[in-house]
Parts: sequence; structure tokens; C-alpha cells
Amino acid sequence: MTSGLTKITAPPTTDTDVVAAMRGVTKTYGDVDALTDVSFDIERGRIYGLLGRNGAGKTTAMSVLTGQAIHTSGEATVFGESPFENANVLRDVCFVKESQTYPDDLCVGHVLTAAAHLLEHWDTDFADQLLDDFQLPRRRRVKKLSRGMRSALGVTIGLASRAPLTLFDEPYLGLDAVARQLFYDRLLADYAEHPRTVVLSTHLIDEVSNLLEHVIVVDRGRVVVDDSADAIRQRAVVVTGPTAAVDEFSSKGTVLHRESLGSTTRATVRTTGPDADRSRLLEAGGTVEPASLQEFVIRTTSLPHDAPSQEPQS
Ligand SMILES: Nc1ncnc2c1ncn2[C@@H]1O[C@H](COP(=O)(O)OP(=O)(O)OP(=O)(O)O)[C@@H](O)[C@H]1O
Repeated sequence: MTSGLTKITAPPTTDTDVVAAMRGVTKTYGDVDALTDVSFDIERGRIYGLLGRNGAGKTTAMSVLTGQAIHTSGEATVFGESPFENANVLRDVCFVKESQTYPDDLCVGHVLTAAAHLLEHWDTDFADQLLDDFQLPRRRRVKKLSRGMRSALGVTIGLASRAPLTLFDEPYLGLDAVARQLFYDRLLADYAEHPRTVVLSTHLIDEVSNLLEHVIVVDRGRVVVDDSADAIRQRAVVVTGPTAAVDEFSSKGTVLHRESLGSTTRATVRTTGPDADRSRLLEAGGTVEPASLQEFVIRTTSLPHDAPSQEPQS
């Protein structure tokens, strides 16, 4: 079952520089459909946001791409090969999970030494710098770390891995706002110097929206948006004004959400492009503002099944 929205996708790419891909991937756990007919490409040298509500299928998708779960049908490839039990592929992949566990007796230094052995592109100096940044005590046992410190350790491993494909699955549990900002800053600075492909799943969409270059939204196991963040920023707008004028403007795009109070209506609309004619709306006293990425994701994933949606008339 879909959200009632047409799937929103970028035009097909001619770029063959795809580091990971899914084609018609389905993953079931017993009678739970975690992923249904999922297809997307992850291209080299970009930061992707994998977004969606709780239980949407984000962790499952990342687990399939990192060989930690076997999909039920379809095809998943990383660097052109199946990732499952494929050391050739996995040495270039780092997957940092929110629920990452480490052997209890290891201390922080041991974990980093193990990571250095396992990850081909590991940078020890960078790892040391990140330990200092996050004030992680090298000699402390992992089981004695606070929840936030454990997250900081995961983030440190993900960044210092410099893996050509690095996936962070909601790595922030317990990280305070200062530590999260540190993570974003270090990620951006290091990514600029050492370009690689990063996939980030998060519920803190506003915080990361400036980081993301491409967004994949999963809703109940299906991909409902696969588009560049710029395209989403340009086309997703919040329109407010007299109902007739808002509805006329909205009819040229896809209405993601609409609410009225008296004669005024507010609608979140995905237009056909930045040049959508807004003159009549403005003349009628209406306003058009860019929708935040968070608003866009919320409106894209929370429609009831039978919600009316209008197709773009491009
Ligand atoms: N090992 C499992 N056994 C049974 N069901 C599972 C298992 N792992 C995931 N699921 C189910 O698959 C669906 C997708 O779960 P998944 O963890 O991929 O979602 P998610 O988008 O990462 O959610 P969240 O944002 O809450 O972490 C959910 O319905 C979940 O209950």
C-alpha cells in the first residue's frame, strides 16, 4: 500500500558512477514487509539523507547494503557486487548503527585498534583528533561509557574510517547538541578534503538539511521520494492565502498537505519547478515560502492512504 502520493524521483541519471544500488528489493521478516520493491542508486561523492518515519525500513535498507541482512528478492549491489559475505566490498564500507554493541571488556583504544585493522582507509591521526574533540577517554572500557560517549565512539569510527561508502544509522542517541554540531562540522570539513559517499539516516531533519545533497524518503517500506535536496528546496513550498487563490496555485502541483481556517488556506505543495506562476496568488494577497525539508518529509510520509493528491500538470 502506498501513501497516496505519486513517487517523486529525479530524472534518470546518465552518471554511471554508482557506488550502491537496489533494484526491486523486497525484504520480509516473517509476515512483516520491511522493504517492498525498493529501487535507488547511491552515487559517488555525495551525502545522502535516508529519511522516513519509525519502522519505515531505513535500517533494513542499510543492513541489506552492508551485507548484514539478506534481502528476500531483487538485487542489491555495492561497488558492482553483492555485499553479502563479500570482504572485497566490505573493506570499503563502514556502517555505524545507533544500536552498535562492542565486546564489554574492550576499552576505547582497543576498539579503535580493531577498527584500524578492519577498515582499509582508516586514519589514525584523525581518530585521535576526534577522541580529543569528543573528550573520549582512550583507556575507559566501552561498557563504562555513557550513552552519549558510546555514540561519539561510533561517530568517531565512522568519520575516521574514511570508507568510500560510510553509512550512519541515526548515530546520535544521547549526543548533546554541541556534540552533534561537532559531528556535522567534522563530517563536512573532512568530506570536503576526502570526498566519499555518505548515507545518513536521521529524524533530526532540520539539523542535517544543509548537509544533504540528495534525499531518499522511505514510507512503509517503499521509496516515495528520491531527488536532489536542491530540487526539493526549489519545488516544495508552503502557500498561504485566500482559499480560491491557494487552490488555483496548488492545482499546478502536488498537494502534500492542506488545511483551512475560515476563508484562508495553507497548503504544502510540490510545484513543477521554481518558475511556477505565483503572480495571481500574490495579487490575491497570498504568500509563498520554501517548505523546510522537515516539513516536506512530514507531509510526504504522513498522508492517510485515501488522501486526495493532485498530479503535476507539466
Ligand atoms: N529482525 C526483525 N524481525 C522482525 N521484524 C523486523 C526486524 N527488523 C525490522 N523489522 C521490522 O521491519 C520494519 C522496518 O524496520 P526498520 O528497522 O528497517 O525501520 P527504520 O526505518 O529503521 O525505523 P526507525 O526509524 O524506528 O529506526 C519494521 O516494521 C520493523 O518492526
